Amino acid sequence: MNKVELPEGATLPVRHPDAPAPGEELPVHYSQCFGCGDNESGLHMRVRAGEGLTLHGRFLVTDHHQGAPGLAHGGLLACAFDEMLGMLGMLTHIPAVTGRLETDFRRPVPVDSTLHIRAQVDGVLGRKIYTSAVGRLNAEDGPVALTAQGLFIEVGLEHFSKHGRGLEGRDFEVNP
Ligand SMILES: CCCCC/C=C\C/C=C\C/C=C\C/C=C\CCCC(=O)SCCNC(=O)CCNC(=O)[C@H](O)C(C)(C)COP(=O)(O)OP(=O)(O)OC[C@H]1O[C@@H](n2cnc3c(N)ncnc32)[C@H](O)[C@@H]1OP(=O)(O)O
Repeated sequence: MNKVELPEGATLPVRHPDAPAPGEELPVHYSQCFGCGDNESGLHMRVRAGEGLTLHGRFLVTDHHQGAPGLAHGGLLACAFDEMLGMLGMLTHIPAVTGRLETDFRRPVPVDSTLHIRAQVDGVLGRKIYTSAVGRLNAEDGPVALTAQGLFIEVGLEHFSKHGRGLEGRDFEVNP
């Protein structure tokens, strides 16, 4: 369903010893994050660590998330995948940003459904981190609604201070 093509030489990164244990809920990496933070208009995603280099997340699709009447907006669903794939950095402790995100929409996602997303790191080659995810409707083993692949590029922490508002005064020790 979500066959990942990896370049020759890619290897699996190590799970960081301080990564959240399997089953543990991940902290909000930034309180204003649109994906996981308290941001009023955000997705309020809840994410827990899985085995190895996997994460399990979910969010409730509400009236605020519509594109067509009664259906989730595709770009918003892609955002949820970006969030999940980005949060994989909490397992590896490699600071990285999205370089490329490819999303396949396989089923409509109605308002009031809960989207369950399983994300994983597939491999690393140099600064490139290959990731993928699958989103299912209303249960962890529900029908597949979306699949995605993301290429994340490792950056130094100065990326965030140079281009953003820096990391000062932030609830980020594990989170850039
Ligand atoms: C105390 C310890 C703390 C450790 C913490 C660790 C981890 C943190 C954990 C958790 C994080 C938590 C949450 C994050 C969650 C969600 C947020 C969602 C993620 C985002 O929302 S994030 C925002 C959107 N994102 C951007 O805002 C990026 C804008 N962009 C750039 O900032 C530059 O574009 C950059 C930096 C990407 C690259 O720039 P650059 O100059 O550094 O490097 P360069 O261009 O040379 O690329 C190097 C190699 O990547 C290849 N490459 C690059 N881009 C590619 C593409 N699109 N397709 C195919 N290949 C690509 C090149 O081809 C080359 O490959 P090669 O080496 O083989 O030539």
